[in-house]
Amino acid sequence: MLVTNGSPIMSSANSSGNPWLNDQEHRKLHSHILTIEEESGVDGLVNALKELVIHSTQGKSDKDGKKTRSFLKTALDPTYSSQPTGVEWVAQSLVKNLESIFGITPQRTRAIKEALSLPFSQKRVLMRGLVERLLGEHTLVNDRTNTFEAVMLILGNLGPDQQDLADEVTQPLLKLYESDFKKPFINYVGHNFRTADGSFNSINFPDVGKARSNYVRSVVSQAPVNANLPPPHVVFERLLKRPEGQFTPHKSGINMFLFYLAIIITHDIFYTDPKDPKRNLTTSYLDLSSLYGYNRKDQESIRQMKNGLLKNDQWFDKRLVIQPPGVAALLVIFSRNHNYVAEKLLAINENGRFSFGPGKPLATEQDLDEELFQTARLINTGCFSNVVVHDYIRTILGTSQSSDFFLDPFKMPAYPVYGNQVSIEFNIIYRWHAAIGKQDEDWLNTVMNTLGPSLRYQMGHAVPAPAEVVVEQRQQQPGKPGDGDPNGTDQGTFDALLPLFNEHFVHATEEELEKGLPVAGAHRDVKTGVFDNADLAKLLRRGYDQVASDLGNGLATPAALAPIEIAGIMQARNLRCCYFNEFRKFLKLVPMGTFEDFSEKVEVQQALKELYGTPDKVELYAGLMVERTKITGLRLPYTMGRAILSDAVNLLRNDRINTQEMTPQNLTNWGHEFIQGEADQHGRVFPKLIQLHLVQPGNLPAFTQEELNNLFVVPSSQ
Ligand code: HEM
Ligand SMILES: [Ca+2]
Repeated sequence: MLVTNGSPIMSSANSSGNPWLNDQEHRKLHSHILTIEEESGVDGLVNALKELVIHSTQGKSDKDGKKTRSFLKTALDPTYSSQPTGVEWVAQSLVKNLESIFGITPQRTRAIKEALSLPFSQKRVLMRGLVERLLGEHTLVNDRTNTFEAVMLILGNLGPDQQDLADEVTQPLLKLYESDFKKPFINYVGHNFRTADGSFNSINFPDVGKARSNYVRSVVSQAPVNANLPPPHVVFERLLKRPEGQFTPHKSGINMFLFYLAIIITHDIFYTDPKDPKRNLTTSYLDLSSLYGYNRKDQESIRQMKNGLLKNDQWFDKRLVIQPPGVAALLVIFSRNHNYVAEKLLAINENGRFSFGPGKPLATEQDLDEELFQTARLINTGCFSNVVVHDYIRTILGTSQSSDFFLDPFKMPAYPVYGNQVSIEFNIIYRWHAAIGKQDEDWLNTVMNTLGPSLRYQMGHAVPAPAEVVVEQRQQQPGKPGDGDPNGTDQGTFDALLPLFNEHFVHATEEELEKGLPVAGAHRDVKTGVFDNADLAKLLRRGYDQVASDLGNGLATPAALAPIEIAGIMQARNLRCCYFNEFRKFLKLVPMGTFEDFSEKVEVQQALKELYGTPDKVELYAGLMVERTKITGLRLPYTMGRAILSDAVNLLRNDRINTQEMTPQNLTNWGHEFIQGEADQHGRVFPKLIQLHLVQPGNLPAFTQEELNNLFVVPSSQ
């Protein structure tokens, strides 16, 4: 409906984002035109036009710019074009000032002269065309005003001596039409779902971000080699190790629950191949890959292969079994969410799209399973990304989970041409072992002491020097593109550990183990394989109630992690990572000039001096861990805190599936609405997931509403 109250441009749908004005606003703006004319005459209008040009070209929109734009929008309205006010002034001003507005070229000067010699009615139409084009960059064009056609008519009737004017008006149009379609093309029909191994996220560069790819290098080291690097165990002892009996609680009261989520995120994007430290066995996208696995074979091992369902409370990655058990409990929420979503999709069966048989959209029951599985997976990863944006990043920044402000990586339209692949630097930046809370440190000590050498072997696997790395040539059997390694991910070392782990920490029966991976402190129903909800809630509460450690300044990493940290230091050296100051310069941060700049702990400053001699020789790994911390939010060491945000934003925005495929058509209306989160929770979906999937005895919620509002801060600090 384009005509309301005799005003053809207007629409009353302004509140829904339609940039055109409603009738009342329109009248207000018309009087605004008159005011501008009255107050500042032609000069005011010309200035307004100049502003418009500046705003259209620079994309700024301050208050004045908005006023100008609205005012010019009004100028486009033919309702007023019969009046000698407003439009007429604008027309004359625009044409007269083409020169100063658009800059001068000889052709343009001729064009302006030609324009000025046109009859006024034609000048006005041309003006409208120009204004529409300028506005069109930011607002929608109302094609029913027929401006375009009118301009074409005028141009068509111009004589050969007015060719400059015609060119001046039409050439930019060609550019406009051409740029309607962004190149390279990134969205091909039929690539709506994630592949099992993460490939084809970028169709043009299908291997980017695929499981089993090498890490990317962000910074090439150009500095002279430090030929006197200290032995890695000395680096750990002198700079990283938390002294026995010492614990500094996190100054913002951040709890371990936040770090359980961080561990799920790091396992999602980092899985260094124990046989080759250059290689990452997981996908570089935030796609819940520790839940779904890293290739088709992994994925099928945890699927029921019926109705899109996962095996109850199951996930793929066994690395999570030896983490604090709250981590697995958290991942189980997403496992449950997958099945909840798959069941919901089938029950709603929007437009019959999940029906199979003759004449139905799907041919067989297997097709139904696949379609439901992939759609549910898409929705589940959408929920995960909601949690990362609304709960996780907000905590990192220190903005409340219960506020409407959040750094939305999707606010600006993303155009992910290249996909994303994580870097070795990002891997190191994300080793937040210093944050481990007291209770989890105790747990870690017990696990290390009990599992002893076998675990130590697994954790601190010897990292071979680059020359020794044998690049494994797995046989690539023909499979579907995107299915990945046909042999599945080898987690044999964990299989070997599991019996001992179970015996000491879980005490699950054979029947329970047959149903799925063990979680210390939780038991599965032997018939259904479903964990006891109260057990899971208890494990999450252990994270919620447990304050994390301060993470900066060095000397904060639990001693039990020594073999893991030493392996990390060696990995960074062998992969030729840049020096710490080089990394800071890459991020446009001032390099550290003195050792006092690094850490506030005097003994760390002294140790740095003794181990490295000069700040420029400090290696990336050590430098990141010993730095002073930011003063709000997660209080990460400065460089880490800066880098983590670039990495997180890149991770989310360079994911085609996250940015282009999260549509109602792909997810169904219900699924699309689900991942938007709850309006009364400021768009968060996490509280709802906890409420839905962790119902406690007596139908009570696992966390109260108040707790849900601030999940990542220990209650005593709130
Ligand atoms: C009690 C808690 C934790 C335990 C027991 C633990 C254990 C481990 C182990 C065993 C490894 C070495 C894996 C291997 O060599 O294959 C590792 C690596 C790593 N950890 Fe932790 N971790 C804990 C907490 C965290 C936290 C809070 C973070 C950060 C959010 C984190 C980030 C990493 C990263 C990025 C790696 C390197 C992963 C790779 O390259 O494969 N960890 N951790
Ligand atoms: Ca992943």
